[in-house]
Amino acid sequence: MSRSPSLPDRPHRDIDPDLPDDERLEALRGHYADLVDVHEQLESQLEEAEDRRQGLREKVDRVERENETLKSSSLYIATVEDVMDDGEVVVKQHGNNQEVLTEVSSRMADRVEAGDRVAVNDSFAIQRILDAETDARAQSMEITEKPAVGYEDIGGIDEQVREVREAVEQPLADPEIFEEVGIEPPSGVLLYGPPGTGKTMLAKAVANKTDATFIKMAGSELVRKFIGEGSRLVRDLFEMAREREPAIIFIDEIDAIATTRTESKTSGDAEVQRTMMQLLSEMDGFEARGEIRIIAATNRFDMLDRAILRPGRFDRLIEVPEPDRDGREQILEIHSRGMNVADDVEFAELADDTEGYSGAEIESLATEAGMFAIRNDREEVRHQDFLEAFEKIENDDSSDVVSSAGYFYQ
Ligand SMILES: Nc1ncnc2c1ncn2[C@@H]1O[C@H](COP(=O)(O)OP(=O)(O)OP(=O)(O)O)[C@@H](O)[C@H]1O
Repeated sequence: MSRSPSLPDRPHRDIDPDLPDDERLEALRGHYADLVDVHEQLESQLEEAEDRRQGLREKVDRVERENETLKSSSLYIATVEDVMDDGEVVVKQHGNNQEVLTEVSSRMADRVEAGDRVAVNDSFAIQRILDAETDARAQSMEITEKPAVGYEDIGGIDEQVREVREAVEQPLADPEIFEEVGIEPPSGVLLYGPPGTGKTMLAKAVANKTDATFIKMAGSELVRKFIGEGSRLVRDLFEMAREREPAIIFIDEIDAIATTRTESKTSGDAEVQRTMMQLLSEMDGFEARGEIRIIAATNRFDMLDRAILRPGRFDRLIEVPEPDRDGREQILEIHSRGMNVADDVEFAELADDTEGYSGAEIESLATEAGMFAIRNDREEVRHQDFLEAFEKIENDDSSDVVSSAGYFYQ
């Protein structure tokens, strides 16, 4: 950094007051000339300082812009395969599996290890080592130690609850019985049916009942959000379950990774295929009597690749249909349990009116009825509020209700 120039000395002259006038005038002129000289020096120093300030400002602006670009430019995800002695590493980019030999900055050199997941820039220089939080693994899974859903919160699908308890809960709670009888419990359970009918709730309720960790992964996210990461994330999913057993793995929208093979050979399809193959191989190498149970859900049963339904894979199929009249009444009661409901509310009548509604839609009906009570300045929810809520839902999105009622899942 350049140092500031030192200031010129302050001009000083002792002028004897007894000097004759002309000599005193001469001396004063000399002093004035010194002052003008110093003034000029100071002025040019000030000018230089201004120039330097301007130069620094421009530099700061440039660094700030570079910083912004660095922050906002996209980075690719790769895995460190090998760390050499000379400070070079081999990284393998996810997605295209391209292997590259790259250098590591001295700042990173002693922190990078083989197996680390890293973010690399366009020229493959390692920018960051990904920790658990930035890791796609953590982002793509929802992990709940004890989901707050019980069987008593699920209405209208008693038979499905019974089947799920038998296929998932019992092998976890009482594995010896399967050993004694000498049979293997079902490997995986597939819940299929229209959206919003309680499939996720069922999986959560089993986890709650068995004190198992609930680990959810959405098939659609695997292939859309974490492109190139699918098969690795599936491996991570099972590893995570093994670390936290007993555990329930819940794969929602499994159709996104297990669709019938198409003829097209785009790279996207190949990626989906790889993800599914990984899932199948994880399931094939799975200890059926272990402490991890797998539940998958889909509302596109028709699209599923039959390979996932083979014995040892998702070999127990449970259809979760839309609730019937009694089911709708039960679900209405469940979702009104915490509400201040007036005596005039006839759940049976509302159940008659809501044919084709899923559990999720019935839940919105109850919430909407509560909103009408609030709008009318009441703390109590009356039958009329439910009717108005019903009308609003029908008018707002009648198309949604119809489409979900007629959803193609068989
Ligand atoms: N049978 C039911 N009993 C009580 N509530 C239900 C039922 N089905 C759905 N609900 C309500 O709807 C919400 C959504 O349900 P859930 O997520 O279990 O549906 P899903 O079948 O998994 O849907 P999707 O296929 O869209 O994932 C639940 O949180 C719950 O409030």
